[in-house]
Amino acid sequence: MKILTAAQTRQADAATIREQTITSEALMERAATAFTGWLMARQTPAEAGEILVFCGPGNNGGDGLAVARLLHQAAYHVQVYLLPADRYSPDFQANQRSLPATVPRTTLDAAALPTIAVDALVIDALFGTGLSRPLAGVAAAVVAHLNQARARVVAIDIPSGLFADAPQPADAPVMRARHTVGFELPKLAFLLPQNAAFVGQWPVVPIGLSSQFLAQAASKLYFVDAAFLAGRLPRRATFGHKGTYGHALLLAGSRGKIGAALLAAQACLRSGVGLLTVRTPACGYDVLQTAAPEAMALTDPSSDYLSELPDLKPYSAVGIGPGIGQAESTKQVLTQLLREAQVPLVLDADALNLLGADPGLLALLPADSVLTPHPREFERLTSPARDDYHRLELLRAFCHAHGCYVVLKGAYSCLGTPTGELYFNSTGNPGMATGGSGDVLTGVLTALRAQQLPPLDAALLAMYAHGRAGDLAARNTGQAGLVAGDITQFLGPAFEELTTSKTF
Ligand SMILES: NC(=O)C1=CN([C@@H]2O[C@H](COP(=O)(O)OP(=O)(O)OC[C@H]3O[C@@H](n4cnc5c(N)ncnc54)[C@H](O)[C@@H]3O)[C@@H](O)[C@H]2O)[C@H](O)CC1
Ligand SMILES: [K+]
Repeated sequence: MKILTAAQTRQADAATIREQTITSEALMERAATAFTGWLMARQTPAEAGEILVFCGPGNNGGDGLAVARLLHQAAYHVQVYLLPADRYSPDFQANQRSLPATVPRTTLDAAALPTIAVDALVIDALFGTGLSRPLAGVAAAVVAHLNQARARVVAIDIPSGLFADAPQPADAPVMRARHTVGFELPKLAFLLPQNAAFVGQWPVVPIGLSSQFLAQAASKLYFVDAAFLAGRLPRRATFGHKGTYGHALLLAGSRGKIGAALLAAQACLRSGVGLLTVRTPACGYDVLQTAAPEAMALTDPSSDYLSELPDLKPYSAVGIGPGIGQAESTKQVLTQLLREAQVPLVLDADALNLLGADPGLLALLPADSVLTPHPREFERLTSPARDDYHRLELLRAFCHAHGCYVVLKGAYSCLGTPTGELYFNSTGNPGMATGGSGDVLTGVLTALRAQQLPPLDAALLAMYAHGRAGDLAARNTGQAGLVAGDITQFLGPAFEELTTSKTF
């Protein structure tokens, strides 16, 4: 699904009201109903205890007032706190009039802020996507007060003080929500590590925004879920044979890091490739032949690291990087590969570090290569990022300049493309932050590129299936107990889901 800016969200709002011939108040009622439904499914009136709804002067505050009414009608104990303002939005005013007189309401005063019980449930409806500058005055004082109280905060649409699609100054006051219930679509701010402490968990609830508007909205930002990938993974052909599914070459491993080669190889084999050859230094031969008998082993003349590029003719894609180290002769292998390869390339780990250390090498990178750095490796390829938003700008610029695809790894891994799109992955869990997880991704990607999938589809599917397999594996192992090889065990079911979710 698309990710919209705050300005586009306002347009979506207006288009919905126009097309569905409803009032803005009715749309607000839908939003408040969706939020309340989410909350009531998780907290009974007894569990919720005292619910304190903090409302700002705009439509986010209007949502808060409507939520307060709906919760009150459902027998929850609600108190409303209002931010003083010169002007309140029309829908705020309408919902203020609709709030039963029996719901206590207080206008906030920075000099006498209410005491917040530790078990209080706070609903943050101070500011939403209309935020135009950092919080100051009473709003800032209220946010600081609530953050200090460590109350359970559930934010409506977005934590107050957080911009939906741009960074705020480092010292700007922002509500620290435990949950953020977003309307209709995820926001860019939810996907960036620097905002995690404010956003908390972020369910998204539908509010029936115009599907026509969402379909035509010009956005280069996407959140990749299973529905988004429907139809991208080709079904295997009844009369297919191993030649149909490509021959991948993995250049991986060095003494002490043959495990990286093995992990990439096993993942490649579990991602549908027809044939796999693995080039490791000679010290990897026995281990590879024993632990991955389905792969062909092609050992390098050097015992400890890669020193010679094999003939590339038999292969339909090449993956290089896992565990290779940065020996000078390994750098020569990479250089020759970049010069000679006529087939798709996947670059990871030390291949990226070698690339980052020599601008001359980067200039050789063939178009449509797929790179899979984590943020530190990425910054070695480009320059240090000021913040997560700046890193995305660097990502766009890098992909454009080099005509390549980059999977920036992490929670919500982000794929950048030469044409400026950014695709955020929806699968995966913190258990996958473990050695070898990246080697598995390289294996998956190399397998998909070897099967002739275009770079965009290969990268989207690899990112998603890798994360999904990690999620399935964590059901068995838990997050702390997850190791990279567990991800590989579940690649099959992850790909199967993507094939069967395809519609007729
Ligand atoms: N778009 C939707 O899908 C729907 C959104 N709803 C909710 O409406 C808010 C957005 O409401 P809006 O009135 O545009 O803005 P806010 O409530 O966030 O802000 C109000 C108002 O305050 C002024 N302002 C901005 N920044 C500051 C500041 N730092 N200090 C003081 N005042 C500030 C500015 O004039 C704003 O306009 C969205 O998040 C949803 O919660 C609808 O209810 C349903 C559909
Ligand atoms: K809010």
